[in-house]
Amino acid sequence: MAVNKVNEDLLRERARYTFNIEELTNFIDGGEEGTRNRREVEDMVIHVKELHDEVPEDYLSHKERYENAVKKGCILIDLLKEHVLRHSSFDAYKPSNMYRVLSMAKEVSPVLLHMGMFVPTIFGQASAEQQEEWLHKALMLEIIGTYAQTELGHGTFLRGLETTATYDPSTEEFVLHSPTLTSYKWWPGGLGQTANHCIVVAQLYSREKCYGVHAFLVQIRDSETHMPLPGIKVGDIGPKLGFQTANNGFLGFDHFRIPRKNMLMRNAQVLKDGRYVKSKSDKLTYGTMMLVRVMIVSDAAYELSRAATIAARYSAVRRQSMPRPGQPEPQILDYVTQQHKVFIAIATSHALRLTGGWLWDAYSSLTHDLDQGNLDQLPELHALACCLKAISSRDSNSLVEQCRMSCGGHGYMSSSNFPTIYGATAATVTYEGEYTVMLLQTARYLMKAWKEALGGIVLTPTVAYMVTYNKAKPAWVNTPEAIIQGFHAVAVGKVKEAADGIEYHQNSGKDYEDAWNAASVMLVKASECYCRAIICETFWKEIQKHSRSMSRNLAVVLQQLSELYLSYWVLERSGDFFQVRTVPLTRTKFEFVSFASPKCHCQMCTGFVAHITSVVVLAVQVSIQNLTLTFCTRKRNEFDIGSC
Ligand SMILES: CC/C=C\C/C=C\C/C=C\C/C=C\CCCCC(=O)SCCNC(=O)CCNC(=O)[C@H](O)C(C)(C)COP(=O)(O)OP(=O)(O)OC[C@H]1O[C@@H](n2cnc3c(N)ncnc32)[C@H](O)[C@@H]1OP(=O)(O)O
Ligand SMILES: Cc1cc2nc3c(=O)[nH]c(=O)nc-3n(C[C@H](O)[C@H](O)[C@H](O)COP(=O)(O)OP(=O)(O)OC[C@H]3O[C@@H](n4cnc5c(N)ncnc54)[C@H](O)[C@@H]3O)c2cc1C
Repeated sequence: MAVNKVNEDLLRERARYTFNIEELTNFIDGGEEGTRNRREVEDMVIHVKELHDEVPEDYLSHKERYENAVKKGCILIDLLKEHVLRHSSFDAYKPSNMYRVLSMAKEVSPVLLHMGMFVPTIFGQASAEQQEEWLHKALMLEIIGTYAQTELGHGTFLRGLETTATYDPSTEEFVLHSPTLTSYKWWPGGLGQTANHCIVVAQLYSREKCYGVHAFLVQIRDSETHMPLPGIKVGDIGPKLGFQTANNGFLGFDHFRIPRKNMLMRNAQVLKDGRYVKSKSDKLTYGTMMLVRVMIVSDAAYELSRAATIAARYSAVRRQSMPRPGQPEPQILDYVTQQHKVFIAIATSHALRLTGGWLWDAYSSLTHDLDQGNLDQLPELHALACCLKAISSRDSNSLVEQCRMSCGGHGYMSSSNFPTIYGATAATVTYEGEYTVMLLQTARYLMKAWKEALGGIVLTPTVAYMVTYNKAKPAWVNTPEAIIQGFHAVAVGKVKEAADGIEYHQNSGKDYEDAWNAASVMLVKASECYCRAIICETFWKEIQKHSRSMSRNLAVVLQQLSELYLSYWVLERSGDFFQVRTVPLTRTKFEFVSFASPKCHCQMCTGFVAHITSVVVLAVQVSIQNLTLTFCTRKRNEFDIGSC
């Protein structure tokens, strides 16, 4: 049988790298132990022949595809359990581990929601007694759950959910009911045929009063027969853009009774006589969503890294066209346009991975604070989780598509794996908080921060620069730090512009809600810019921090990737940077002038075009009034500057 020979172009490219691959691998895995863990699990998985498909999944029926996914899910979970039991250090709930193992089956697993939301909800919202009863069963998959919150009529607006849970003190039970068609749970993964339990988010009623949405653990199928229990209507919602084996389903209750003890009572409680005991914050019910949003940042990075690897390899082996007659067709990797498509995907996968790790650490610190009853960091972390989940998933999904397109027709084949990766990342832009809604949540936080900044109040770390923005003494030298300062200035400018927009509409007679809506496009933009500044700054600082303990050759390459990322986004947002205007050097004050405002007298740039070569060079010469600012990173390669 012909032995698979590695492509010579690929071998030559691999022989050219200037840094230690194992060192980079350890860096990506979070250290040598992370690489050892990952390889051990991969080695376990790669040799399981049942995980390799004889027939492409696309040629299977929906039923065969689902059964295939269940089989693979069971194999992977058994391997995960075996590894977790053997290596207590392998934390299944670190952003990388759980999802990595399940995604080795290529198609999304019907037990993804069990691992990704059902178990974490028990961790985060069940009382100690309830954890005692359910956690081990869930971890060992003796019960299989999902997270049933979204309804046919409401996904974003949680306070509008219609499913009710009414307490009956005479029997010490909650009666779950779906009063309307729109109240049917719709979307929960695994609900179609897989889960026999679920977390149900419902409006809690006791003594005729509604206390808002709370979480309940509900058995919906018989543990022996797996048939729906009486009073339960459940099934599959049908075909989707992707995620075909996630087994998303619907669920309706007809006056279905559960014991009082099935209300998750870590935060709020209902006593036997029906008295309601309030939680420290009713937003703690939303805790699982914050965890998953934090995880999505790292997993969006992971999916993008897969796509970038496929595109980079293909670009090395694909030869096409003949720019010079009689010469061999060049590798498409040598086309600058190809580099422009693929290199930003590589850089972004590193940027999002490092930002995801930073966010995970912030989340871990918050959960420790919450256990101590300290909720101070909750608002900022909610704002961070919202915008980073939105931007990371959107960037990942659009760059996955860009990687696909960079591979021409072969990128359109299912065998390229791009369709599966695209389907997974496209879902993350919507689920766990829809893109726009998440950015508007962050904007809510930014508007508060802006008001405090104007009052000179010291702000939380990620918005502290808003207070000092007009006292900044930017060292306008050619460094990435200057670009990061520029992103801060752009973010402050957009926040100010949105706040001014709300004020303008209120002054013109609108109430706050209408003024907010009228300014909402600017509010989304302000959140995007705030989030981009965080990713740029975190990526750069993480690289600087880790560079000190890595070999110089690797540090140089990672530094170049972070410079590429910074420069790419300055180019992408050059209009916003042009709006950043300075006043004479004496005050070095940033003042953001909106093009929309009549007073804008920012002079247009006198010369600016740079195209990205293998390692980016950016020269943005913006001459404003009597000061010329030059943003320029280190020159790495020839570049041409035109004038616009
Ligand atoms: C490619 C990767 C592949 C796989 C992914 C990998 C890993 C993930 C692993 C497992 C999961 C796998 C698949 C996931 C499947 C998806 C599952 C779901 O989609 S579950 C359903 C998700 N649904 C949502 O996210 C709903 C979104 N809506 C909301 O969160 C809320 O309705 C809202 C938009 C925040 C508004 O809520 P509300 O109206 O109550 O609040 P207000 O806007 O009025 O604000 C009030 C006040 O509360 C604060 N707040 C709101 N939410 C939170 C929170 N979560 N935490 C803390 N604080 C919160 C808000 O800031 C306001 O504060 P204030 O301004 O008043 O101080
Ligand atoms: C693949 C997949 C898996 C899922 N898995 C689960 C699951 O396991 N469990 C679960 O409970 N849910 C799940 N969901 C549901 C998901 O959480 C919701 O789809 C998501 O929260 C968006 O809600 P929606 O679908 O009602 O959209 P809507 O909220 O109706 O959004 C529709 C449009 O309205 C806009 N909009 C809504 N509100 C506002 C506002 N206040 N301001 C401005 N614009 C607004 C949105 O920006 C969007 O453009 C899943 C969804 C998908 C796609």
